[in-house]
Amino acid sequence: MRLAPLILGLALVLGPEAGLSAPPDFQSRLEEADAIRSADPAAFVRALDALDARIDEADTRQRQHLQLLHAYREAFKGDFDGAVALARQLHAEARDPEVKLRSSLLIANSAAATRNFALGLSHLEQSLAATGAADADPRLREQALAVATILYNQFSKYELSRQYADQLIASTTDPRTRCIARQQRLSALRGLGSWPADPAEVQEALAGCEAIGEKVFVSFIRIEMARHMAATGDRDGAEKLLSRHLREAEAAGYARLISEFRSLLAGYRLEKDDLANARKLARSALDIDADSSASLPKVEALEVLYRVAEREGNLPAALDYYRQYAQADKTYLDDVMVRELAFQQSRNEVQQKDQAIALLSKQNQVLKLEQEVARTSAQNTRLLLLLLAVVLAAIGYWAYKIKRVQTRFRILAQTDGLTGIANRRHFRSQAEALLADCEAAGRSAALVLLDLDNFKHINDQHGHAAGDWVLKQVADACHAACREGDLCGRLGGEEFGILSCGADGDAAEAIAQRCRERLAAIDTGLIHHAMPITASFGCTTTAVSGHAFETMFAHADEAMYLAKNSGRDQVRTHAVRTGDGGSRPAITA
Ligand SMILES: Nc1nc2c(ncn2[C@@H]2O[C@H](COP(=O)(O)OP(=O)(O)OP(=O)(O)O)[C@@H](O)[C@H]2O)c(=O)[nH]1
Repeated sequence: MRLAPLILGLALVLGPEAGLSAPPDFQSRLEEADAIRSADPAAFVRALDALDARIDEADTRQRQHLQLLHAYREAFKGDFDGAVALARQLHAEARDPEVKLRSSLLIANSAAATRNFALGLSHLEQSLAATGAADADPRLREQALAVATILYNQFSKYELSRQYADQLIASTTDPRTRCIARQQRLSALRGLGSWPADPAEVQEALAGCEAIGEKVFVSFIRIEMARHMAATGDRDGAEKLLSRHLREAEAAGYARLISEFRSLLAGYRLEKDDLANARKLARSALDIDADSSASLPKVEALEVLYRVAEREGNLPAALDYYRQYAQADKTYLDDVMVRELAFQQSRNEVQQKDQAIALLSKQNQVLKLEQEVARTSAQNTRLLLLLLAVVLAAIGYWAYKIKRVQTRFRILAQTDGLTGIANRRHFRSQAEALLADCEAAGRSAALVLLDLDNFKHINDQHGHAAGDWVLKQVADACHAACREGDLCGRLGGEEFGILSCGADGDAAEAIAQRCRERLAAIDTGLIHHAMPITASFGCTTTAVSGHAFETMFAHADEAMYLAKNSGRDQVRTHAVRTGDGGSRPAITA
C-alpha cells in the first residue's frame, strides 16, 4: 500500500483548453502554461505570474481557466486544501461544463491529500458518469479515466485502477496520457503482486514518458521499479537505480516525489549500516514534504531515523523517533482504514443509485407497457369500430340491394311487360282497395273496360310486332284519358280497364269518349301501315253496381260486349232498367 502521486492526475485534470473570444495572446499564453505544467513546473509558475499580471485582458471563462491553473499550483506546492477550496468554488460557480468537470476531477484527485475521501470519490463517480455517455468529449473522458486509475491506486483498489488504466491505454492517442496510464498500470500491477514478467514492458513505459520529457512520471516509474526490485531481493539494484536518478527527481521539484526517493534511499543505506547517510536522507525526506498528512514515505523515513538512533545507542532519540514513527504509522493506517470506509460508502451509494435507477427504469418500463397496452387497446377499439362500420355498411348496402331487387320484382309482378301499365292482378287489387276507400268516404266510382276491335285482323294483316306497337299506343291513350288518381291497367290480350274514383256515369262516359278519340287519333303511318284503331267500351258506376269490384267488372264487361255486338267502336254504360227486376246495359253512346 502506498500513496500514489497526486501530481500525475493534476497534470491531466488541467489539460489544455480551446480558447473563445478574448485576446488571442492571453489565450495562447494560458494554453501554453496549461501544457507545460508537469513537464516544466518552474516555467509553469513563471507563466502563471505573467498571466496574473494581465488578468484585466481575460474574459470570465479565461479567468476561471486561470483559477484552475492556480488550484493546480497550490496542489503542486503541497497545499491541497487550498487547491480543493479553489476547485470547489469553481465547480459551484463555473457554467462551462469543461471547467466544471476539470474542477471536479481536481477535487477527486486531491482526495487522499485532503483526507476528503468520500468527497473525492463522489466527484470521481460524477465525472465518470458525466463522461461515460456515448456523445461525451473523448478528451474529458480520458481525463476522468486517468483520475480514476490514480485514485483507485491511492485507495489500494489495484484491480479497479488497472482496469481504468487499460481502458485509457486502449483509447488514448496522446503520448502524455499514455505515459501516465502506463505508470499507473505498473503501480497497480505491483499492488496486485503481478509485476510484468517481461522487462521490456516496463522499459517501454519508461521510454514513452522519457520521450516526451515527463520527468515526474519517469521518476515515479523508477520508484515502482525500485520497490519491485527490493521486494524481489535486488536491493542493490534498487538503490543504484534511485541514486543514479535522484538529481533528476529533485529537479522535477515535486515534494512528494523527492521525499519518496530520499526515504527509500535512506532505507537502503540503513541496511548497509551507513547510518550517517541514512539519517541525512531520511531527514531530508521529511523536511521537503511539509504537508502534515500521513504518507508511506514519511512513515518509512521516521522508521529509518528511529532505527539509526537505536543502532547508534542514542536511546532517547530512538524513543522519540519511535514515538513519531508509531504515530505516523498509526495515522497512515488510520488513513487507509478511513479510505477503505469511504470507498465502501461510495460503492454503497453507487449501488443504491444503480438500484434506484434500475427501479426507475423498471417503473418506466411498466409505464411504457401500460401506455403500449392502452395504445393497442385504443387501436383495437378503433379497428373494431371500423369493422362494425364496414359490417353495417355492408348490411346497409345488402339491404338496399335486396330492397331494390324486391322493388324490381314487385314492379315486374305488378306491371304489364309490354305496355308498362298495371297488369290484371295488380289492377284488380288496386281497384279493390280504391273502391273500399271510396265506399268509406261515401264517394262514387266508375269502371271503364275497353276491348280493341278486330285486333286479330291487325295481327294477321300487319304482323305481331305491329300488333304490339298498337297495344302500347292504346295503353298510352288510356293513360292520357285518365284523370289524376285514376287507375289504368291491361286486363288481358287487347282488353284494358280504367277505374276512376269520384266519377259518376257521365264522367265515366267522358273518360271512355276521350279514350275513343285518342285511339282514333293514333297515327299508324308511323309504322307504315294504314289501319283504323277502334275499341268497344263498357262502363258502369258504383251507383248502379255497388262498390264490389267483381260486380262492377261483370256489369262493365256486359256493357262492353253489348258495344261489341252492337257494331263495335262505341261506348255502352250499364244502367238499371226499371220494370224487368234486374240491371241491363243501355246504349249511351
Ligand atoms: N300482337 C299481339 N297480339 C295479341 C296479344 N295478346 C292477344 N293478341 C291477339 O289478339 C287477338 C284477339 O282476337 P280475338 O279474340 O279474336 O278478337 P278480335 O280479333 O279483336 O275481334 P273482336 O274482339 O270480336 O273485335 C288474337 O289474335 C290474339 O293472338 C299481344 O300481346 N300481342
